[in-house]
Amino acid sequence: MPAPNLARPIVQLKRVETFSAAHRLHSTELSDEENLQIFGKCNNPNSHGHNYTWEAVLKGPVDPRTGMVYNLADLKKEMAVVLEMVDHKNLDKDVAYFRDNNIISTTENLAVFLYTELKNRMRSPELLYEVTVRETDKNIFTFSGSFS
Ligand SMILES: Nc1nc2c(c(=O)[nH]1)N=C([C@H](O)[C@H](O)COP(=O)(O)OP(=O)(O)OP(=O)(O)O)CN2
Ligand SMILES: [Zn+2]
Repeated sequence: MPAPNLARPIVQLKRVETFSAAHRLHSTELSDEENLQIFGKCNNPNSHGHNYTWEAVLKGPVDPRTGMVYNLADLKKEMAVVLEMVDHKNLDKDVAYFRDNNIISTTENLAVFLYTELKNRMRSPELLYEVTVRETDKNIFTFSGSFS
């Protein structure tokens, strides 16, 4: 017998991963003095590291056939591919997105990178709602796919 045609509840789900990476905040468009003035200790030429937390939030209707918005087993595999790109890496030297495009490895830009790379790998990319990256317990950044 077919399922009754009920309205589908919209639910958010979140998966949390952690990774470690090194980086240096430095702009090739600024002088050494300007870099030091803007980025301070984070401009240390020998880099520094963080234990990052990465949260991916999906939002969508619960599929009555599966009872799920999105299968976490799929999300886990998709996030793992992206994690491989950053975990135990130097973001400025090992990650082509930052290295080849001279993108400063702020956590704002890291959140954009993780959002884009995950979305590109998702079975239903339209369900990705937002990505949050915690650089430290106090510094937290969220990207929802908006551009000015
Ligand atoms: N807008 C941004 N500002 C800063 C970023 C960033 O990504 N976006 N990043 C940094 C540095 O990476 C730095 O490592 C931050 O670490 P730290 O100052 O140690 O972190 P806390 O604020 O948590 O440290 P406390 O001194 O304990 O408050 C800087 N700015
Ligand atoms: Zn840092």
